[in-house]
Parts: sequence; C-alpha cells; structure tokens
Amino acid sequence: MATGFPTRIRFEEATAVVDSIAADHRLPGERRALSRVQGQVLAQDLVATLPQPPFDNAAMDGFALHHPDLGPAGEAAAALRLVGERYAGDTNDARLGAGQCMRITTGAALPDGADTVVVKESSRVEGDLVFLASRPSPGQHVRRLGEECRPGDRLLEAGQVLTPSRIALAASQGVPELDVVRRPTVAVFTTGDELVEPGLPLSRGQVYNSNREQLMGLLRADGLDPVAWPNLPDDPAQVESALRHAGHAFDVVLTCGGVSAGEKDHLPALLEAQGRVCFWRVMMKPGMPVLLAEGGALGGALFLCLPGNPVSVLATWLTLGRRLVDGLQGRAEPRPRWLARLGSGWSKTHHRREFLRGRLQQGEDGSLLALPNPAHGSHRMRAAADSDALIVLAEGPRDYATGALVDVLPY
Ligand SMILES: Nc1nc2c(c(=O)[nH]1)N[C@H]1C(S)=C(S)[C@@H](COP(=O)(O)OP(=O)(O)OC[C@H]3O[C@@H](n4cnc5c(N)ncnc54)[C@H](O)[C@@H]3O)O[C@H]1N2
Ligand code: MOO
Repeated sequence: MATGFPTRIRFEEATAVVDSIAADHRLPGERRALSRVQGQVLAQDLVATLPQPPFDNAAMDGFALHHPDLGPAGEAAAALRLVGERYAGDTNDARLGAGQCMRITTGAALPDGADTVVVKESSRVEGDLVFLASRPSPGQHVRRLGEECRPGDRLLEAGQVLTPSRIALAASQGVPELDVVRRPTVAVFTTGDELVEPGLPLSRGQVYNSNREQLMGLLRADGLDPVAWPNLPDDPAQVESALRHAGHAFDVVLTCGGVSAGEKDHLPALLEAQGRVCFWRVMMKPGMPVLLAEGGALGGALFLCLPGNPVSVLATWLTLGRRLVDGLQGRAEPRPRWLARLGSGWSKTHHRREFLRGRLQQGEDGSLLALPNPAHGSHRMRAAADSDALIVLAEGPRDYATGALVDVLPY
C-alpha cells in the first residue's frame, strides 16, 4: 500500500524523525523558583557573578596562623600566642600580629595575616599559648577565594538537566530562580471496547485496563504530570472528538491501542486524514505499529500512538516516547548508556531491533549481567514485571552466546 509517510522504517530512522520533530516543537522557557526546577532542562547558561569561595576560609576547626612565624623548617616551632577567635559568620576585623594565632572554625574567614590552619586535634593549648604537634605545610586547610570559580565562569549550560547538585551550585551563587524549559503537558488515552477499569466486574471477552496505570507511572517517573482521559470506545467519531479536544489543549497526546491493522484500529486513518503522519510502523519488537503525527486539524499537539499490547507500551515509551519529551525540552545530555553481558544465550530469528525484558544482576567479577526472560510475547506483562531492564538486540537474526555484550535500558 502506498502511503504519503515513512512506514516500516528502521529504529534509527524513527529516532532521527523523533529528534527533528521535537526540535521543531521545542517548548518555551519559563522562570521557576529553585525549589521547583529539579529534573528540568536549563534554558539559559548560568554564569558566575561571585567568586567561590567568596573569601579565604578555614577547612577545619583549629587555629589560624601565619606560616612564616613558625621559623625555618627543621627547627622546633615556637609556641604561638592565642589572641582571639574567628567563628563562621564573624565579620570582626581581627588581624594576626607576629607569632600570634587565632582559634577558628570551619567556614570562618581567615583573619588578616593568617595563611594556614592547624587542626585542633594536633595542637595543645596551655594558658594563652598554642603548641603544635607537627609542622603544617604552608596554606594547609585553607579554602582559597575563587579556587572553585570566578565571576564570568560558565557554571551550567543550557540543555543540562537540573540535578540537586546543579541546583545547589545555582543557590551558592545567590540565584533564587532559574530559566528552565517548560515541561510538556501530556494527555494519556487508552482505547478499546474490551477494556474495563480495575474495580469493575469483568465479562467474557473483556480485559482490565492495565496500560493506563503503566503509562501514567512511566511518565511520572520521568518528571511529567500527565492527565488521564476516560477510556475511548472503538468508535471513530468519539475518538476524533476526544483527540481534537486534547490536541488543542496539550503539548503531547499519547494513545495506546487501536493503531494496528484491525477493523477497529481507527487512529492511523484519523491522523492521516486530519494531521500529518511522521511515521507509522517501526522495525522494532515489540512495538512495531507505533505512530507519530503532528496534529494538524486536531490541534497543535504531537500525537504519539503506542500499540496496545502492554509490553509494547513499555518498550515504545522508554525508547521513543521519552526521547520525544527529552527533545521537546531541548535536553542536550544523552541518557546514560549501559552495557551488560547476557546471562544466558538467545536465538534471535527476525529482522527488527528487539527490546527483550530481563533482569539485571551483578556477575561474580562485579560486571553487569542481563538475564533475558523467556516469556517474550508483547502481552506478557508478568515477565515485564519480573524484569527491570530492556535488553537491546540489534537488527537481523543472530545467535547470541552467553556473555555477549548488549545495551540495556533499566526501568
Ligand atoms: N494483521 C496485523 N495484526 C496485528 C499487527 C499487524 O501489523 N498486522 N500488529 C500486531 C502488533 S505487533 C501489535 S503490538 C498489536 C497492536 O495493536 P493495536 O495497537 O491496534 O492495539 P489493540 O489491537 O487495540 O490491542 C492489542 C492488545 O493489547 C490489549 N490492550 C489494549 N489496550 C490495553 C490496555 N489499556 N490495557 C490492557 N490491555 C490492552 C488488547 O486487548 C489487545 O490484546 O497488534 C498486532 N496485530
Ligand atoms: O510489535 Mo507488537 O508490540 O510485538 O506485539
């Protein structure tokens, strides 16, 4: 069948299309308080305005001294006279004279004239004299002004994901808010006349709706705040109406089910007629019927239609869906790549890229092992629940030996 869009494309081609569509629909930036930015993508570089540390300060509790006062190396150091104290936060204008030292605590600014700190535990105080157990090296236990950064240094770059450490770095510059890319709003639909919500009685031919909770959980785990719509019956008019509403109100509309070749699979025809299909069917297993479209007459949203089989939902979200929302937010850092050795052999007989379910374990030598679950059908939710990673097997038939190196995607 001739189509006006790419179909049965290789997985790599699908990721390239996802990246370019996401770049075309990049979300705008917004200013948010530091307490609200964790996991978001930074929209603008963070440039230092303060040196860090902002002043020379003590790294340990003890005594601040002027190293040359200890006399030449090799000679026993004279006792130093204790002339006061400097605690963290003090702003007195204390100054050391020759042969003097000052009690100091971690984080306190060094008094003028001091350049070295000795720890309390290796000093002895008798009256107003301090005796050192050993000779310190010059500059010891001092955190120098500007050793971490200077004004003008680029501390964070647009496209980086805000981890707690990066947020702390911004806070250390006195910045109360950051420019981050707005997270996409996402509407989640399940479709199918056979679906019943958990808690209701089940008749013959029906199954419980398990995909909604799976998808909602996957999205929340990625920091999104998705909105679930009631299940859609296999009725083209109702599907169109609901998707049109969502397509005008959300950035991304995610559906699952109704995207394959059956008489009740209405989504491909709807999106072809009303939107612009970017691809339909990717050579991946599970998940082949996945479809990506721009909404067109259905609204400004991007429509990612996942196949209905529960394991297909898992695989297509983790590989293509997550990539789409990363791209919409301009995430520049790739997700980490994990490699593992297969804990048992696997005979792959088809041409699609495979995402097997498996469990990660530590091998005897400490390396990562991935044990494929033999129940590989895309309806086998129990196998997915027993697993904690997708095991990626490249295109083409191949017999994988135990110990073969494979990519894994933990979930
Ligand atoms: N002639 C063809 N048949 C099928 C093809 C094909 O290319 N040609 N593709 C197969 C593949 S691969 C998959 S995957 C499925 C996907 O089909 P749909 O996306 O249209 O999904 P449905 O038919 O609606 O459902 C498939 C399966 O999953 C169950 N399901 C759906 N939604 C839920 C839910 N929310 N919770 C639990 N289970 C759900 C549904 O009952 C079906 O059993 O098509 C193959 N067929
Ligand atoms: O590609 Mo389907 O998701 O295998 O069952």
